[in-house]
Amino acid sequence: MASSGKPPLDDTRRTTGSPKMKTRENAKDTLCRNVTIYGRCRYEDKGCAFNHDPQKVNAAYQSDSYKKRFNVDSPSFTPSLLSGNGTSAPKKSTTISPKAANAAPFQPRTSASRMASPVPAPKTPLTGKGSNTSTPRQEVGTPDWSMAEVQEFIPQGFEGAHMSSIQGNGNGTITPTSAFDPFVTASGPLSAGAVGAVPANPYSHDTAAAIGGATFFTNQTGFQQPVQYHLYAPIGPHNQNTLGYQRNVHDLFLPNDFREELQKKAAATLQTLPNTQLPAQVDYFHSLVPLDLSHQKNAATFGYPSWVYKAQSSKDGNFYALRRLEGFRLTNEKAIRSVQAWKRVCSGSVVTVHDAFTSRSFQDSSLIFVTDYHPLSKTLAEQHLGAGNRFQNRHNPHITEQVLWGYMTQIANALKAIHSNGLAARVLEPSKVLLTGKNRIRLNACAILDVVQFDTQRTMADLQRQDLVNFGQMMVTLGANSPNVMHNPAKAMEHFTRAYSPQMKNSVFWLLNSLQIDQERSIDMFINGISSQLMSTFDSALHLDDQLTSDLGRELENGRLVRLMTKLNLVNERPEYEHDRQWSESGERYFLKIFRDYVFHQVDAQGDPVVDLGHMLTCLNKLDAGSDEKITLVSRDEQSCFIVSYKEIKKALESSFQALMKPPRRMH
Ligand SMILES: Nc1ncnc2c1ncn2[C@@H]1O[C@H](COP(=O)(O)OP(=O)(O)OP(=O)(O)O)[C@@H](O)[C@H]1O
Repeated sequence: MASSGKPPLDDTRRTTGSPKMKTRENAKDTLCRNVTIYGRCRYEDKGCAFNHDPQKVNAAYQSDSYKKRFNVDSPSFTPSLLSGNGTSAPKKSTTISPKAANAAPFQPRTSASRMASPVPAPKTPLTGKGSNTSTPRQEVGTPDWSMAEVQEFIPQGFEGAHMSSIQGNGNGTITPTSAFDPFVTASGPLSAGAVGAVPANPYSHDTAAAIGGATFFTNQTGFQQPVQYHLYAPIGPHNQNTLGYQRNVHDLFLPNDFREELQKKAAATLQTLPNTQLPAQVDYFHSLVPLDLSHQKNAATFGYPSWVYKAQSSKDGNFYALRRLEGFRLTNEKAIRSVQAWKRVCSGSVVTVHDAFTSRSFQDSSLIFVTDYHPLSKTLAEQHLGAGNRFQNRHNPHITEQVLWGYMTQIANALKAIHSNGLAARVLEPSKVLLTGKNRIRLNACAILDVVQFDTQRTMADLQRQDLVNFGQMMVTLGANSPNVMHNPAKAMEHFTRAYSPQMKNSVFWLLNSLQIDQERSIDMFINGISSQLMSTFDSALHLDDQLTSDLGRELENGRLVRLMTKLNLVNERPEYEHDRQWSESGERYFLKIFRDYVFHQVDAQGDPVVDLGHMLTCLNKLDAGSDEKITLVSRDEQSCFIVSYKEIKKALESSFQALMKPPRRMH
């Protein structure tokens, strides 16, 4: 009962002691404490001995001491709708507006500056009713309680020039009122549309545009979160067979077949041939390696036997392909100058020509053409017609329509580049088209006939039309899988018509008829005619581009991990410092050493090595990021145990590396 918190109805109990101690007769003199304002006691029926006289109780409730108090039974307070003078008072909002709930935390202005402000207080309360403002009510005038909604709160310091002006400190200067926040740049005027110092998104491709150019450039000194270089985000195309959280090692490295291809190409590029009969030097080239697969002299294409070598330039150290035309004698200097025009041809479908010169290095008079070297490339004749193969008569696999369209569009691309440079390919045959990647071809041996048959009487327009015919014949040859098919054109076309779609057949027919005098034909017209196929080739190229970008993304951060591992290995175990005792038997370098074991020398319960690339990569990435995660490091003798964060290990690694960079005398 004592804890009921009800007011004593009779002060006499203080002098008479606890009501429980009273006799029943005495109790009658004391008003019951359980009597509520309604004059009822809960215990009256159960024999409560105290006085329940309604009149006395009522009188007690009317007393001043009671009026000042409330108890739990007091009816809830309902403000009167009538003001003291009997007029209707504006209704107060008892709930918080959602706008107010979302408002930024309010920072009160110093009352001093408010007091000193010569500017009259704004009519509208800045913080809305009910807000926790330090401004005395009287100062801002009578609040306009009739406002239905709370005014949207505008954080100080972001209100623009008008708001700044009302915060004069009395001596004419404007004082910043908001607390300093290192993440918010305060200097410089905000641009007109700025709603506040929105932190720049470091990942945005156009940070200036993201937050308003002027704002960004005036805030150059502001703090920006560094880009998290240690994070791997998978870039599509994605593996469909894994769930979102699943990763495998292949996600972090190049696909094996692609890696192998690149490595083989690198090895082929670096290949040398010791004890060769070839000249050690051909002009500014050395380290010649023959690329021909057969030793048979073949003068069919150029009128001279030709040989191809890989060689390294002593001018720039790069590798090139040298094509030698054996026994060629240059009679007209202008002929070799025609190669200059070929240097301007820049196309992904043409093997770039760099130079041409005559040479006597092979103990004869040779003409040498210098072109790009494409390691491990094959000619289309080798790939599809069995050229250079001991079993030339084996059955060559049929070239699918899709692949043939791919070849066609690439050669059209090459001819477009060549013809628009005022040149003609002149050599268009499967043995002079290089396959440098999967379905990726380039026209080879261009420029040669321009030198060798410099005196030709044919016009360039005629030569270009001849290119179209040669192009058509090459397609038929490839489609028939037979090098000599054009010896019987009718049979060849019959086969072609059976094997490929009408659109393909019509395109090839169109090319083959390019020399008809009554019809004007050009490579541009041909390209218009096959535009739908160009689109599908273009789309394939875009897909490949996406794939390569994705592959590149996987390799992107590997270099960073190599640098980190290099540092770790540089720091760990330096025998020159008293067999490492002076270097890392104590201090932070000691736990670096144990960390090395933690990452690379884990053993399982049986004491067998744990070879878990995922664990190693995770540890190294966390180390590089300086994560706050803690790990337990136990020394090999199990006598020492450290609980350290990656952050601390990173710091130790950095300072140890710096120590190593110092001259040993200054080492401690
Ligand atoms: N620029 C080059 N880069 C890399 N390899 C090349 C290059 N040019 C040619 N080759 C390779 O050299 C070899 C010989 O090429 P070539 O053009 O002489 O073909 P071929 O089949 O020997 O024709 P031909 O019988 O007319 O000599 C081919 O295997 C070809 O892949």
